[in-house]
Amino acid sequence: MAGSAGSAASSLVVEDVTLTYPDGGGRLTALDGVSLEVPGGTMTAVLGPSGSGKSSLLAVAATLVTPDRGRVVLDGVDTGTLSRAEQAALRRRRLGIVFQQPNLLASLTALEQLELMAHVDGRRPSRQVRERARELLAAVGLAGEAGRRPHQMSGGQRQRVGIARALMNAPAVLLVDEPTSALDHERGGAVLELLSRLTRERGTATVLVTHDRARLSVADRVVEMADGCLSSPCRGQSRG
Ligand SMILES: Nc1ncnc2c1ncn2[C@@H]1O[C@H](COP(=O)(O)OP(=O)(O)OP(=O)(O)O)[C@@H](O)[C@H]1O
Repeated sequence: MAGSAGSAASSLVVEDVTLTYPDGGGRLTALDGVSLEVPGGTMTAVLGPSGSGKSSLLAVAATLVTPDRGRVVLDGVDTGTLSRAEQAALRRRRLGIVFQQPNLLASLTALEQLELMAHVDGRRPSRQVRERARELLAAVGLAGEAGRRPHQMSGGQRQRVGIARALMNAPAVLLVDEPTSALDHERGGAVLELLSRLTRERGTATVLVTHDRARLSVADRVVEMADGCLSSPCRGQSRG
């Protein structure tokens, strides 16, 4: 059954995932038997040096990359049983992604950036869509900035628009990749506090990838990635 192995309480289950990339004549093992469970309403921080496999883990959890082995259960659905089109639909409806840079569209206001998510999901803009967009902008402290375009906002404000946008379709799982890398310490801290609050309020299973040990107190759990393994011994495979 999809989602056995403890997923009843966990919106995201990554189970014994191995991912390799072509590397010259051989294969490089980027993820080596990685398992992770994230219950709704909690945040797990994934810490690790450059090249340890953090982005690969996010890509697999987001169903953007298919692992060689293991499975990913998103909101109770075993994603390995879905077609690529079904995976894309699941991503649109149940997954939010916050990138290092929010990549906002230059010509759209903050409100329109959020409304666009409803277009992408094939739904017509409606009063409910606009109300939800306004409610989310208020939740991230940007009620007064709804009409601003990206160049009229600070880096921290743009990142908060990116967070609100990721929540637009009420995702069960929120994947966050180094959201503070372009922000100063104070603004970065505020963004992480905001993510922590929204995780609890919205019940998302949040995975936060970060290099920054200093601000891990926002997370409910911290796991460390090293050489493609997560806080537990590698199964002993060579990475080269
Ligand atoms: N598309 C790819 N093709 C081949 N090798 C890759 C590819 N993507 C990543 N790798 C390799 O896989 C390993 C894990 O990379 P990954 O990007 O997941 O690490 P990371 O911890 O996210 O690093 P960073 O913090 O620098 O973003 C690295 O050795 C990297 O060189």
